[in-house]
Amino acid sequence: MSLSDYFADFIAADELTVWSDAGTLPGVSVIEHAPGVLALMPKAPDPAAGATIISAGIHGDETAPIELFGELLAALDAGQLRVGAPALLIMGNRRAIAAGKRYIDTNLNRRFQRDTLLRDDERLECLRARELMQAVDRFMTDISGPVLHMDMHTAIRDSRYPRFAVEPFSETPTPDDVWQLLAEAGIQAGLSQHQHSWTFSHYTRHYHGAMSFTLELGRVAPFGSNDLEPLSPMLDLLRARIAGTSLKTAGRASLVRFEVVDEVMRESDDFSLCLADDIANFTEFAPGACLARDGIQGDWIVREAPVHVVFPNANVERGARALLLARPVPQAPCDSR
Ligand SMILES: O=C(O)CCC(=O)N[C@@H](CCC(=O)O)C(=O)O
Ligand SMILES: [Zn+2]
Repeated sequence: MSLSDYFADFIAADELTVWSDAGTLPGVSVIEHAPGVLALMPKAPDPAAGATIISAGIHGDETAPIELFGELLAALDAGQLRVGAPALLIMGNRRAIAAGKRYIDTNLNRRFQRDTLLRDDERLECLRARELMQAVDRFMTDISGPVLHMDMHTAIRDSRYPRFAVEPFSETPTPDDVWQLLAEAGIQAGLSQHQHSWTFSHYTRHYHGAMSFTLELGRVAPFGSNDLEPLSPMLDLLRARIAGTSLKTAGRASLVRFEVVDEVMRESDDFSLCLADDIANFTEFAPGACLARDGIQGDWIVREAPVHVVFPNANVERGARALLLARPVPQAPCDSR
């Protein structure tokens, strides 16, 4: 079975009982760590090449990353891409992908907390998060050296920076050369989280010390409507990581750095944003501007200094994040043109 067929069947199947064959590649051990999670372990890896975790479809309606993932599978199947370093390929939420929805029961990208492995929440995304955490844990026991995790998403709204990376909260900052690598892959901004957030990228960073990012690669669109051209440098990076080679670029790209300074949670059913529906991510708001109204917390007003809003979304579950507030990082290392 080809890798492309394996993942296509994984998304489309009614029941997940049919796989004994997780695909084959010459010179590579293909290990199924969970349904829809394949480790590609080269039999003769380049010792200098780092391992990579590539995930897509954590949100089912974010299709451009799933199409990029498909490009990788097609290149691997056709023998156009050689596996030179360990790679873990993860297709996130198959039920949500098949339904064309962000999630079915609850937001999968808020469920990556190791404590929940011990709980018996049977909601579909809770089960899947447990499966994915255990699959990652198994992959990490087989490898050594630094790991890069790219969890690929697309944003609900337009963005002043259409392609940006969210850096999960960590005591250990991302090295400059990793930001530079992302910039070379077409990422235009980096947004550093200010606290733990239980996303997938946070899981691999927090528990495994990986260099992990949620990558926002444009805007949500149906399958077939994505313009993959601006993502071609990102595809080059994904291919280079799997091949265990360096990304060939001019080395002159840069990105703008922001840090999260606060977040607005939706605490009540009586919650609304004061922002227009077409406000783009990273739009700046001056002191005095109203950002949100919540029946329990009251009005959210910008205080002393302007803030940039990211991921505004009033339609989140109660107790979930509805908006991030960010400010530019002064003298960002990758912004030294
Ligand atoms: O556009 C939006 O409002 C959401 C897009 C998205 O799914 N973003 C991720 C970011 C995760 C992170 O903070 O690292 C999410 O909300 O899960
Ligand atoms: Zn997403």
